[in-house]
Amino acid sequence: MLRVDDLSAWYGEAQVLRGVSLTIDAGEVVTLVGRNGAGKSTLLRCVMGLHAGRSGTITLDGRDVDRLPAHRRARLGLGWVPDDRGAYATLSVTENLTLPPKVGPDPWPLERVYEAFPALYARRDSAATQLSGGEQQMLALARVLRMGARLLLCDEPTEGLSPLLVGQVGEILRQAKQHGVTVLLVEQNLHFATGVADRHYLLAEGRIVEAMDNSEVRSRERELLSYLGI
Ligand SMILES: Nc1ncnc2c1ncn2[C@@H]1O[C@H](COP(=O)(O)OP(=O)(O)OP(=O)(O)O)[C@@H](O)[C@H]1O
Repeated sequence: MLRVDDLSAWYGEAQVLRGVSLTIDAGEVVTLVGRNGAGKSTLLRCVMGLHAGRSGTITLDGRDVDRLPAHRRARLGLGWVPDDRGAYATLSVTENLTLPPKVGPDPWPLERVYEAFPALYARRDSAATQLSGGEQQMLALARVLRMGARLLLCDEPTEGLSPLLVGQVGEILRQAKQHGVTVLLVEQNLHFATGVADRHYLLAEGRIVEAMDNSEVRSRERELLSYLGI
């Protein structure tokens, strides 16, 4: 579904990605792990079309999307889940879900969103500001699905959340996967990552240094945690 070939990226003179190549099949959940500054967020931004200084190719379902701006990539099914959660603060949950335009190829009906996220249904008339951190994260994901994304790009969706809420975000991602949604997420929490994802890429200094499955991450958890400085 998504293919990244020989991707390099720069901030001014500083090169932050160095020839990254990876593929993700439809319906897979894949994480990017790596130390701070390894280039994970930059990689995600390049895929969405939010980073200008780069070279290499990015294809979605065989179509070269390199030259397309982010809003055109959204039409093809890429969905950016903002890490600031990005909700309209004064609007209700239902308004936050129904106001954004349906741009992607597979917009979820409101009923399916509420079926998948009963916690949001329970808070449907509350203003977004009244939601807990976990509920806001849920709303951010639900909005992108409602807008029609088929491939979610999530930058540390569990950052700053309590263990209980981390569990809820995991449940959401599993729900999304069950509905055939593909996910690429940046994640430092290895325990969480192995609970939701199929595979993992380890990034170091702008390069993919390892591709691992869940059993490998689990068996090397100590080593990886110490490498990540966690
Ligand atoms: N707007 C920017 N301008 C200049 N340099 C940047 C900018 N954003 C990131 N960088 C640098 O690019 C490198 C990669 O950053 P990136 O955010 O992609 O890493 P990361 O792996 O996602 O780490 P983190 O978890 O800290 O966000 C880092 O050295 C960072 O300091």
